[in-house]
Amino acid sequence: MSQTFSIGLIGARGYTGRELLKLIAGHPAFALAFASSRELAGTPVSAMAPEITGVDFEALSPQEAAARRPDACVLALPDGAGAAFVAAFEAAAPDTVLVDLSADYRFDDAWAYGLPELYRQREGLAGARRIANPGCYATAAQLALHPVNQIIEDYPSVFGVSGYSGAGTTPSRKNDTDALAGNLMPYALSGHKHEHEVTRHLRRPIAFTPHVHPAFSGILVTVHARLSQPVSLDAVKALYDEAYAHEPLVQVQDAAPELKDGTGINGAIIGGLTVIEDQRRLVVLCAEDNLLKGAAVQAVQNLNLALGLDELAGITADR
Ligand SMILES: NC(=O)C1=CN([C@@H]2O[C@H](COP(=O)(O)OP(=O)(O)OC[C@H]3O[C@@H](n4cnc5c(N)ncnc54)[C@H](OP(=O)(O)O)[C@@H]3O)[C@@H](O)[C@H]2O)C=CC1
Ligand SMILES: CC(=O)N[C@@H](CCC(=O)OP(=O)(O)O)C(=O)O
Repeated sequence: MSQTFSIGLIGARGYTGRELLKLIAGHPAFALAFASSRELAGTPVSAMAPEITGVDFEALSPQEAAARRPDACVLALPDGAGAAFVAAFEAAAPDTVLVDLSADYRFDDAWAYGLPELYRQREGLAGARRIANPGCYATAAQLALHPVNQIIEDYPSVFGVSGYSGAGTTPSRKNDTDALAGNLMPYALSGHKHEHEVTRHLRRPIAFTPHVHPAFSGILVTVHARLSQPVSLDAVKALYDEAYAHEPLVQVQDAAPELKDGTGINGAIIGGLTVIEDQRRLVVLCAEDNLLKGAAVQAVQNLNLALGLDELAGITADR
Protein backbone atom coordinates (compact mmCIF):
# COMPACT_ATOMS: atom_id res chain seq x y z
CA MET A 1 0.00 0.00 0.00
CA SER A 2 1.35 3.46 -0.83
CA GLN A 3 2.46 5.70 2.05
CA THR A 4 0.44 8.66 3.33
CA PHE A 5 2.31 11.63 4.80
CA SER A 6 0.86 13.75 7.60
CA ILE A 7 1.06 17.48 6.85
CA GLY A 8 0.64 20.24 9.42
CA LEU A 9 -0.24 23.81 8.41
CA ILE A 10 0.41 26.91 10.51
CA GLY A 11 -1.26 30.07 9.23
CA ALA A 12 -4.15 28.15 7.67
CA ARG A 13 -6.54 31.13 7.66
CA GLY A 14 -4.35 33.21 5.39
CA TYR A 15 -4.57 33.54 1.62
CA THR A 16 -1.74 31.08 0.97
CA GLY A 17 -2.98 28.82 3.78
CA ARG A 18 -6.37 28.49 2.07
CA GLU A 19 -4.74 27.41 -1.17
CA LEU A 20 -2.61 24.92 0.73
CA LEU A 21 -5.70 23.42 2.40
CA LYS A 22 -7.22 22.80 -1.04
CA LEU A 23 -4.00 21.29 -2.38
CA ILE A 24 -3.50 19.05 0.66
CA ALA A 25 -7.14 17.90 0.39
CA GLY A 26 -6.65 16.93 -3.25
CA HIS A 27 -3.25 15.29 -2.82
CA PRO A 28 -3.15 11.51 -3.21
CA ALA A 29 -0.48 11.00 -0.53
CA PHE A 30 -1.13 13.80 1.97
CA ALA A 31 -3.39 13.82 5.03
CA LEU A 32 -3.95 17.04 6.95
CA ALA A 33 -2.50 16.56 10.45
CA PHE A 34 -3.63 19.95 11.77
CA ALA A 35 -4.58 23.41 10.55
CA SER A 36 -3.60 26.17 12.95
CA SER A 37 -5.29 29.57 13.11
CA ARG A 38 -5.75 31.63 16.22
CA GLU A 39 -8.73 33.48 14.80
CA LEU A 40 -10.63 30.44 13.46
CA ALA A 41 -9.84 28.03 16.32
CA GLY A 42 -12.77 25.74 17.00
CA THR A 43 -14.44 26.18 13.60
CA PRO A 44 -14.47 23.38 11.02
CA VAL A 45 -11.83 23.35 8.29
CA SER A 46 -14.60 22.20 5.93
CA ALA A 47 -15.95 25.77 5.97
CA MET A 48 -12.85 26.77 4.00
CA ALA A 49 -11.98 23.47 2.31
CA PRO A 50 -15.17 21.36 1.98
CA GLU A 51 -13.08 18.34 0.98
CA ILE A 52 -11.56 18.17 4.48
CA THR A 53 -14.12 16.88 6.97
CA GLY A 54 -13.86 16.11 10.66
CA VAL A 55 -10.99 18.54 11.35
CA ASP A 56 -11.31 21.82 13.24
CA PHE A 57 -8.91 24.75 13.12
CA GLU A 58 -6.79 24.89 16.27
CA ALA A 59 -4.68 27.62 17.83
CA LEU A 60 -1.46 25.67 18.35
CA SER A 61 1.55 27.05 20.15
CA PRO A 62 4.92 26.23 18.57
CA GLN A 63 5.50 23.51 21.19
CA GLU A 64 2.04 21.99 20.66
CA ALA A 65 2.53 21.90 16.89
CA ALA A 66 5.96 20.28 17.17
CA ALA A 67 4.68 17.71 19.68
CA ARG A 68 2.33 16.37 16.96
CA ARG A 69 5.43 15.35 15.00
CA PRO A 70 3.87 15.46 11.50
CA ASP A 71 5.93 14.23 8.54
CA ALA A 72 5.95 17.81 7.24
CA CYS A 73 4.69 21.20 8.30
CA VAL A 74 4.15 24.33 6.21
CA LEU A 75 4.62 27.71 7.86
CA ALA A 76 2.36 30.18 6.03
CA LEU A 77 3.05 33.03 8.43
CA PRO A 78 4.10 36.67 8.08
CA ASP A 79 7.81 37.45 8.08
CA GLY A 80 9.29 37.03 11.55
CA ALA A 81 6.49 34.88 12.98
CA GLY A 82 7.92 31.49 12.05
CA ALA A 83 11.14 31.47 14.11
CA ALA A 84 9.45 30.20 17.29
CA PHE A 85 7.91 27.32 15.33
CA VAL A 86 11.23 26.46 13.71
CA ALA A 87 12.91 26.41 17.13
CA ALA A 88 10.18 24.17 18.59
CA PHE A 89 10.46 21.69 15.71
CA GLU A 90 14.25 21.68 15.99
CA ALA A 91 13.86 20.74 19.65
CA ALA A 92 11.03 18.20 19.51
CA ALA A 93 10.72 16.98 15.91
CA PRO A 94 13.93 17.74 13.99
CA ASP A 95 13.09 15.26 11.22
CA THR A 96 9.81 16.96 10.30
CA VAL A 97 10.16 18.62 6.89
CA LEU A 98 9.54 22.38 7.27
CA VAL A 99 8.59 24.55 4.31
CA ASP A 100 8.57 28.25 5.19
CA LEU A 101 6.67 30.63 2.92
CA SER A 102 8.05 33.85 4.40
CA ALA A 103 11.24 35.63 3.44
CA ASP A 104 12.92 34.65 6.74
CA TYR A 105 15.11 31.79 5.45
CA ARG A 106 15.57 32.69 1.77
CA PHE A 107 18.98 34.12 2.59
CA ASP A 108 20.03 31.28 4.89
CA ASP A 109 22.38 28.69 3.41
CA ALA A 110 21.21 26.10 5.92
CA TRP A 111 17.83 26.11 4.16
CA ALA A 112 17.30 24.76 0.63
CA TYR A 113 15.85 27.39 -1.73
CA GLY A 114 12.82 25.77 -3.28
CA LEU A 115 12.50 26.87 -6.90
CA PRO A 116 12.70 23.38 -8.44
CA GLU A 117 12.94 24.45 -12.10
CA LEU A 118 16.15 26.45 -11.54
CA TYR A 119 19.69 26.11 -10.20
CA ARG A 120 19.59 22.27 -10.27
CA GLN A 121 17.54 22.64 -7.08
CA ARG A 122 15.81 19.28 -7.40
CA GLU A 123 18.92 17.43 -6.26
CA GLY A 124 19.14 19.60 -3.14
CA LEU A 125 15.42 19.39 -2.42
CA ALA A 126 15.28 15.58 -2.48
CA GLY A 127 15.34 14.64 1.18
CA ALA A 128 15.72 18.26 2.36
CA ARG A 129 14.35 18.98 5.85
CA ARG A 130 14.38 22.81 5.79
CA ILE A 131 13.05 24.56 2.68
CA ALA A 132 12.58 28.29 2.05
CA ASN A 133 9.79 28.81 -0.48
CA PRO A 134 10.64 31.65 -2.90
CA GLY A 135 8.82 34.97 -3.05
CA CYS A 136 5.98 35.37 -5.53
CA TYR A 137 7.44 38.16 -7.68
CA ALA A 138 10.89 36.61 -7.20
CA THR A 139 9.66 33.35 -8.74
CA ALA A 140 8.31 35.12 -11.84
CA ALA A 141 11.39 37.33 -12.23
CA GLN A 142 13.82 34.43 -11.90
CA LEU A 143 11.88 32.21 -14.32
CA ALA A 144 11.96 35.09 -16.83
CA LEU A 145 15.62 35.97 -16.38
CA HIS A 146 17.42 32.71 -15.67
CA PRO A 147 17.63 31.37 -19.25
CA VAL A 148 19.40 34.57 -20.39
CA ASN A 149 21.38 35.29 -17.23
CA GLN A 150 24.68 34.46 -18.94
CA ILE A 151 24.10 36.76 -21.92
CA ILE A 152 22.88 39.94 -20.28
CA GLU A 153 24.73 42.84 -18.73
CA ASP A 154 23.99 45.70 -16.37
CA TYR A 155 20.91 45.78 -14.20
CA PRO A 156 17.89 44.14 -15.77
CA SER A 157 14.78 46.13 -14.96
CA VAL A 158 11.74 44.25 -13.63
CA PHE A 159 8.35 45.96 -13.54
CA GLY A 160 5.97 43.84 -11.48
CA VAL A 161 2.25 43.98 -10.70
CA SER A 162 0.47 41.75 -8.16
CA GLY A 163 -3.09 41.26 -7.01
CA TYR A 164 -3.89 42.53 -3.55
CA SER A 165 -3.88 39.03 -2.02
CA GLY A 166 -0.09 39.42 -2.21
CA ALA A 167 -0.38 41.75 0.75
CA GLY A 168 -2.04 39.10 2.95
CA THR A 169 -5.18 39.38 5.08
CA THR A 170 -3.99 42.03 7.54
CA PRO A 171 -5.72 45.25 6.41
CA SER A 172 -3.43 47.79 4.78
CA ARG A 173 -3.64 50.27 1.94
CA LYS A 174 -2.19 47.56 -0.37
CA ASN A 175 -5.26 45.34 0.13
CA ASP A 176 -7.85 48.10 0.52
CA THR A 177 -10.19 47.44 -2.40
CA ASP A 178 -11.59 51.00 -2.25
CA ALA A 179 -8.13 52.55 -2.57
CA LEU A 180 -7.26 50.08 -5.34
CA ALA A 181 -10.42 50.45 -7.45
CA GLY A 182 -9.43 51.78 -10.88
CA ASN A 183 -5.92 52.24 -9.54
CA LEU A 184 -2.37 50.88 -9.77
CA MET A 185 -0.32 51.35 -6.63
CA PRO A 186 3.49 51.52 -6.83
CA TYR A 187 5.46 50.77 -3.68
CA ALA A 188 9.00 49.81 -2.56
CA LEU A 189 10.47 51.68 -5.55
CA SER A 190 13.86 50.14 -4.82
CA GLY A 191 15.24 47.69 -2.29
CA HIS A 192 12.12 45.44 -2.10
CA LYS A 193 12.93 42.13 -0.42
CA HIS A 194 12.36 40.32 -3.71
CA GLU A 195 14.93 42.57 -5.41
CA HIS A 196 17.49 41.25 -2.90
CA GLU A 197 16.23 37.69 -3.28
CA VAL A 198 16.57 37.66 -7.08
CA THR A 199 19.95 39.39 -6.87
CA ARG A 200 21.17 36.74 -4.43
CA HIS A 201 20.09 33.75 -6.48
CA LEU A 202 20.84 35.02 -9.99
CA ARG A 203 24.13 36.48 -8.67
CA ARG A 204 23.35 39.70 -10.50
CA PRO A 205 21.79 42.95 -9.30
CA ILE A 206 18.34 43.69 -10.66
CA ALA A 207 16.17 46.80 -10.42
CA PHE A 208 12.66 45.83 -9.35
CA THR A 209 9.58 47.94 -8.74
CA PRO A 210 6.37 46.25 -7.52
CA HIS A 211 2.83 47.57 -7.92
CA VAL A 212 -0.54 46.36 -6.62
CA HIS A 213 -3.42 46.09 -9.09
CA PRO A 214 -7.12 45.96 -8.13
CA ALA A 215 -7.82 42.26 -8.82
CA PHE A 216 -7.53 39.65 -6.08
CA SER A 217 -4.62 37.65 -7.51
CA GLY A 218 -2.26 37.37 -10.45
CA ILE A 219 1.28 38.57 -11.08
CA LEU A 220 2.77 39.92 -14.27
CA VAL A 221 6.41 40.92 -14.56
CA THR A 222 7.87 42.73 -17.56
CA VAL A 223 11.65 42.45 -17.82
CA HIS A 224 13.96 44.68 -19.84
CA ALA A 225 17.58 43.52 -20.11
CA ARG A 226 20.62 44.70 -22.07
CA LEU A 227 22.38 41.90 -23.93
CA SER A 228 26.17 41.71 -23.65
CA GLN A 229 26.45 41.16 -27.43
CA PRO A 230 24.02 41.08 -30.37
CA VAL A 231 21.83 37.97 -30.21
CA SER A 232 19.06 37.01 -32.62
CA LEU A 233 15.49 36.50 -31.43
CA ASP A 234 15.68 32.88 -32.56
CA ALA A 235 18.77 32.28 -30.44
CA VAL A 236 17.08 33.83 -27.42
CA LYS A 237 13.95 31.76 -27.98
CA ALA A 238 16.08 28.64 -28.17
CA LEU A 239 17.49 29.39 -24.70
CA TYR A 240 13.98 29.54 -23.22
CA ASP A 241 12.84 26.43 -25.09
CA GLU A 242 15.90 24.55 -23.88
CA ALA A 243 15.39 25.69 -20.28
CA TYR A 244 11.71 24.84 -20.05
CA ALA A 245 10.88 22.23 -22.71
CA HIS A 246 10.68 19.55 -20.01
CA GLU A 247 9.12 21.70 -17.29
CA PRO A 248 5.38 20.98 -17.13
CA LEU A 249 4.68 24.05 -15.00
CA VAL A 250 6.48 26.56 -17.21
CA GLN A 251 4.96 27.32 -20.58
CA VAL A 252 6.86 29.35 -23.19
CA GLN A 253 4.74 31.06 -25.85
CA ASP A 254 5.27 33.71 -28.53
CA ALA A 255 2.53 36.08 -27.41
CA ALA A 256 3.00 38.35 -24.41
CA PRO A 257 1.00 36.83 -21.54
CA GLU A 258 -1.57 39.09 -19.98
CA LEU A 259 -2.20 39.27 -16.26
CA LYS A 260 -5.34 37.15 -16.46
CA ASP A 261 -3.52 34.38 -18.33
CA GLY A 262 -1.53 33.64 -15.19
CA THR A 263 -4.39 33.96 -12.72
CA GLY A 264 -5.76 30.69 -11.38
CA ILE A 265 -3.22 28.45 -13.12
CA ASN A 266 -0.73 26.24 -11.30
CA GLY A 267 2.32 27.22 -13.35
CA ALA A 268 3.85 30.21 -15.09
CA ILE A 269 3.67 31.52 -18.64
CA ILE A 270 6.67 33.17 -20.26
CA GLY A 271 6.25 35.05 -23.51
CA GLY A 272 6.45 38.25 -25.49
CA LEU A 273 10.13 37.67 -26.22
CA THR A 274 11.37 40.66 -28.17
CA VAL A 275 14.89 41.62 -29.26
CA ILE A 276 15.43 45.22 -30.32
CA GLU A 277 18.04 47.96 -30.84
CA ASP A 278 20.60 46.11 -32.98
CA GLN A 279 19.84 42.90 -31.10
CA ARG A 280 21.19 44.34 -27.84
CA ARG A 281 18.01 44.75 -25.80
CA LEU A 282 15.61 42.08 -24.65
CA VAL A 283 12.02 42.24 -23.39
CA VAL A 284 10.35 39.22 -21.80
CA LEU A 285 7.24 38.77 -19.64
CA CYS A 286 6.14 36.18 -17.09
CA ALA A 287 2.63 35.69 -15.69
CA GLU A 288 1.68 33.46 -12.75
CA ASP A 289 -0.70 33.37 -9.80
CA ASN A 290 0.97 34.80 -6.70
CA LEU A 291 -0.91 32.33 -4.49
CA LEU A 292 -0.17 29.25 -6.65
CA LYS A 293 3.17 29.01 -8.48
CA GLY A 294 4.11 32.07 -6.42
CA ALA A 295 3.38 30.26 -3.13
CA ALA A 296 1.18 27.19 -2.46
CA VAL A 297 1.81 25.11 -5.61
CA GLN A 298 5.54 25.69 -5.29
CA ALA A 299 5.33 24.61 -1.63
CA VAL A 300 3.66 21.34 -2.70
CA GLN A 301 6.36 20.77 -5.36
CA ASN A 302 8.92 21.21 -2.58
CA LEU A 303 7.09 18.93 -0.15
CA ASN A 304 6.82 16.26 -2.84
CA LEU A 305 10.54 16.42 -3.59
CA ALA A 306 11.51 16.42 0.10
CA LEU A 307 9.27 13.41 0.82
CA GLY A 308 10.43 11.41 -2.22
CA LEU A 309 7.16 11.72 -4.15
CA ASP A 310 6.57 12.66 -7.77
CA GLU A 311 7.19 16.42 -7.88
CA LEU A 312 3.77 17.03 -9.43
CA ALA A 313 1.75 14.71 -7.20
CA GLY A 314 -1.44 16.58 -6.34
CA ILE A 315 -0.67 19.30 -8.91
CA THR A 316 -2.29 19.44 -12.31
CA ALA A 317 -0.07 20.80 -15.06
CA ASP A 318 -1.87 23.54 -16.98
CA ARG A 319 -1.04 22.17 -20.43
N1 LIG B 1 0.02 36.24 -0.39
C1 LIG B 1 0.89 35.95 -1.32
O1 LIG B 1 0.67 36.17 -2.51
C2 LIG B 1 2.19 35.33 -0.94
C3 LIG B 1 2.59 35.26 0.36
N2 LIG B 1 3.80 34.73 0.68
C4 LIG B 1 4.24 34.69 2.05
O2 LIG B 1 3.51 33.68 2.73
C5 LIG B 1 3.29 34.06 4.07
C6 LIG B 1 1.79 34.02 4.34
O3 LIG B 1 1.18 34.97 3.48
P1 LIG B 1 -0.39 35.18 3.40
O4 LIG B 1 -1.08 33.87 3.38
O5 LIG B 1 -0.64 36.14 2.32
O6 LIG B 1 -0.65 35.90 4.82
P2 LIG B 1 -1.99 36.23 5.55
O7 LIG B 1 -1.83 37.52 6.22
O8 LIG B 1 -3.13 36.08 4.60
O9 LIG B 1 -2.10 35.06 6.62
C7 LIG B 1 -1.20 34.94 7.69
C8 LIG B 1 -1.58 33.74 8.55
O10 LIG B 1 -0.69 33.68 9.66
C9 LIG B 1 -1.43 33.67 10.88
N3 LIG B 1 -0.61 34.46 11.81
C10 LIG B 1 -0.28 35.77 11.71
N4 LIG B 1 0.58 36.13 12.67
C11 LIG B 1 0.82 35.01 13.41
C12 LIG B 1 1.62 34.73 14.55
N5 LIG B 1 2.38 35.67 15.12
N6 LIG B 1 1.62 33.46 15.04
C13 LIG B 1 0.84 32.51 14.48
N7 LIG B 1 0.06 32.72 13.40
C14 LIG B 1 0.05 33.95 12.87
C15 LIG B 1 -2.79 34.22 10.55
O11 LIG B 1 -3.88 33.59 11.17
P3 LIG B 1 -4.44 33.77 12.61
O12 LIG B 1 -4.25 35.23 12.93
O13 LIG B 1 -5.86 33.34 12.55
O14 LIG B 1 -3.61 32.85 13.48
C16 LIG B 1 -2.97 33.79 9.10
O15 LIG B 1 -3.49 32.49 9.03
C17 LIG B 1 3.91 35.44 4.25
O16 LIG B 1 5.20 35.32 4.79
C18 LIG B 1 3.96 35.97 2.82
O17 LIG B 1 4.98 36.92 2.64
C19 LIG B 1 4.61 34.20 -0.27
C20 LIG B 1 4.26 34.21 -1.58
C21 LIG B 1 3.02 34.81 -2.02
C1 LIG C 1 1.31 42.96 -3.24
C2 LIG C 1 2.10 43.07 -1.97
O1 LIG C 1 1.92 43.94 -1.20
N1 LIG C 1 2.98 42.13 -1.75
C3 LIG C 1 3.78 42.15 -0.54
C4 LIG C 1 4.17 40.76 -0.16
C5 LIG C 1 4.52 39.92 -1.33
C6 LIG C 1 4.79 38.57 -0.87
O2 LIG C 1 3.97 37.71 -0.91
O3 LIG C 1 5.97 38.46 -0.34
P1 LIG C 1 6.76 37.10 -0.28
O4 LIG C 1 6.40 36.38 -1.50
O5 LIG C 1 8.15 37.54 -0.22
O6 LIG C 1 6.45 36.44 0.97
C7 LIG C 1 5.04 42.93 -0.76
O7 LIG C 1 5.57 42.90 -1.86
O8 LIG C 1 5.52 43.55 0.17
